Amino acid sequence: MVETDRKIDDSGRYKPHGMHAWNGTQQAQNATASETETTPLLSKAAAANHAGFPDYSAFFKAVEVKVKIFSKFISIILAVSWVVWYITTIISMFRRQDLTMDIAKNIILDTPNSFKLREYLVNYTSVAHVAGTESDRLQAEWTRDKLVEFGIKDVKIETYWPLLNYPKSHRVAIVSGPEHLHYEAKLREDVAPGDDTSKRQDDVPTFHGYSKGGNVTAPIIYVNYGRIEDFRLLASRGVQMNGTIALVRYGENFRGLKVTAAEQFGCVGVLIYSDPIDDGPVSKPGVENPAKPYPEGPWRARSSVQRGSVQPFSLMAGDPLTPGYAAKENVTRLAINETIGIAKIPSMPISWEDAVPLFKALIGHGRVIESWKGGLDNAMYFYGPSVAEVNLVNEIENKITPIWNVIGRIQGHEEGSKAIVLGNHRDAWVYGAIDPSSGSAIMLELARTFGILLKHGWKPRRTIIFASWDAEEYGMVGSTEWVEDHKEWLDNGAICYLNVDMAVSGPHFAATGSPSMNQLLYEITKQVPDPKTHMSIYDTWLKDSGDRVNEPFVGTLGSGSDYVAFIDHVGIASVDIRFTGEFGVYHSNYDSLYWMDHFGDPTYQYHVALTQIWGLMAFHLANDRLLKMTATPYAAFIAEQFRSLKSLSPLRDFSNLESAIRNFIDAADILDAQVLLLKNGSGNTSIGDVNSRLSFFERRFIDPEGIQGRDWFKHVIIAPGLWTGYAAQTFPAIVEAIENGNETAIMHTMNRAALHIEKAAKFVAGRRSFH
Ligand SMILES: CC(=O)N[C@@H](CC(=O)O)C(=O)N[C@@H](CCC(=O)O)C(=O)O
Repeated sequence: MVETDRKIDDSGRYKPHGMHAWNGTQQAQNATASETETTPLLSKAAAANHAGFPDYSAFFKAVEVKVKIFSKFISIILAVSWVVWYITTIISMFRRQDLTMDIAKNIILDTPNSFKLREYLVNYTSVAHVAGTESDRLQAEWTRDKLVEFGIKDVKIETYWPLLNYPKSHRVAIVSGPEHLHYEAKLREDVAPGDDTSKRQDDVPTFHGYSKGGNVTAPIIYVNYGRIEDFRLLASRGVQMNGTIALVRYGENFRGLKVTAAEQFGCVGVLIYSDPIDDGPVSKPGVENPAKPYPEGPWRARSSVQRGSVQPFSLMAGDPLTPGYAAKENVTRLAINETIGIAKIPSMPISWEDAVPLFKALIGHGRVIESWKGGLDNAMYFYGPSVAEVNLVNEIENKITPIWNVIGRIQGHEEGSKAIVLGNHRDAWVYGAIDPSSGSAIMLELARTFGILLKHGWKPRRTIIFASWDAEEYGMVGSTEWVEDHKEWLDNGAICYLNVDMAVSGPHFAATGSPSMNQLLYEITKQVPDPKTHMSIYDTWLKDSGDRVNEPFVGTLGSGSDYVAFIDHVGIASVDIRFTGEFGVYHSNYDSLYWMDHFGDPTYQYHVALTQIWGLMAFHLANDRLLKMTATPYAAFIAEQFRSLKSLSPLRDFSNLESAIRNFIDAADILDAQVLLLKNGSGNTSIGDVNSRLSFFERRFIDPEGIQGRDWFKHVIIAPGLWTGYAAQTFPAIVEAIENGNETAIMHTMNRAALHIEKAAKFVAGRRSFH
């Protein structure tokens, strides 16, 4: 709690208000003394009168009164000056005050407030706010105004002009074959009793971001999750896929890659449905509660549809028409038919209710593959092709349109050119209570918390940037354009990027990130209590991570949120944190306040906990003289990933790469030992040098050549998997070269990786090497 009735002295200790009481008494005594000095003068006047001299008593009386008034006036002046001095001293003491760590941490732990967090969420979820729409712009302005209100002085809206698409009309219908199979899909989510916003069913019609517009009629085939291996399996069975519409289910990989795979196998359209076994009410082993569909439970209801982007996001990120540079208003752009950033065949997301008639039309055509069965009637899931034809209409409007990133900045005072960037996107597919407004609410509450620290005189050592990104849902557009725009100073100055997206969908803490941030994550989560278990977040997280680990599990960054440009394009150490849970309303109308109030976080205490964790991380990174980043976990990670790489091609000579990795491991050990010496007050390395080595070594993993065929991705250790998208691929360029069986490319990619790991090793060891 902030103690408002007490003040803090220069040493950081509290002092009661009355500490200057003695000075006040002294002033009062002085004032009384000056009054008594008038008495002898009066006595002289009286004596003169008795001796027959002219009566000067009136004169002396007048003098006496004047002197009294004058002395009163002086006393008042003195008293007022003393009060002014007292107040300004106290204020300047606050200003000069270096908040002690403990006080600052208590403020970060005590300030976040569940009512306020819900209040922000009410505002964000009150209206659909798809990127580039009027409501999105208004929410950008509201976010900016809140940051200013909370005391973040430097806040601006940075506008970019990417291509976005919006739905105009849609249709999915069985239009030929036996009459009884004919069906017109609903493509609309039912009103959920109790959930007010769900009444506005047509706010955002179902569609896919960056989908191809079109009108196609064709037989359908069922291709399981639509992974490349699913299509390959059907091809191996001789199924005719050319000219068909693929019916695939959500899950396992990024939806855009399902469309890319379908297109590669000759399909003319794709329907992606949510199977009830994947995020619907068909219970899976391991879930805590019997699965119930929304609004009785948290899982996907029969008419619920998952919108989302189908940009092939393992090939690029950001605006499809300005790859590699910022989409400013008047820049030169690619033509739509020149970009790899939008889908090449039309697609549409559908509910499982709308998928059932399509499966019925498949019954008896082709076979059923046991592992391809989902949670619908078991007699279904024939792969086809169907005799009946389906008409798929995806009429969209493509337009180059403004989007709005809100950027708030707290200037650092000692290393102001170094920055900690905190980001969360603001745009949502519909109301977006979880995705992303839980994160947006948390960002506001963190800004309020930091505002309070600033009012208490906090002067962070390094600069802190709050970023409310736009158009993440289309393809991390706002963050990518901003990184491309500010690449040079980010490259020189960004210490790290801390991302929050779907911040709260349940009680389980999860983190993905650069291994150099692991220790900080552990240290911080040990200080934050879990609202349910009352253990530390660290302890519950460790428990959730399984029996066979000594430390909680931190995943590897793949793709799907705004860290991508930071880590994959520039090599800025990044982290994504969240609380997850039973969640089946992703990208639907039902990702609403009602869902959050009833299932996600009814007490909003997990929102509080994430604000605390994010806040403490940012505070330490911005404030500590010696950064709490470590190189050895990164070395261990690379060594582990190298072992799996070798197992892909056991007979190959990896010695070049192996030697670079060994050097990196040795250098990391040296650096962490130097850090230890510094902490113990010994050693001859400077803190600045150590900080720079700890926070910038990941830049050395950036290969300007990039990965062949998707050269916007430049990190030699990680990238989004080419065919998974969400999940990371380690040593991506080498693995892809091995998969393609291209010997020259294998040698080349291994040499490039070795070169950059070697550079990183030298840098970590303190022997400078630049790009
Ligand atoms: C994996 C996942 O669910 N990602 C979320 C955001 C998150 O919190 O990670 C998501 O919805 N990401 C978008 C990104 C779209 C894009 O970049 O093209 C998605 O649709 O997956």
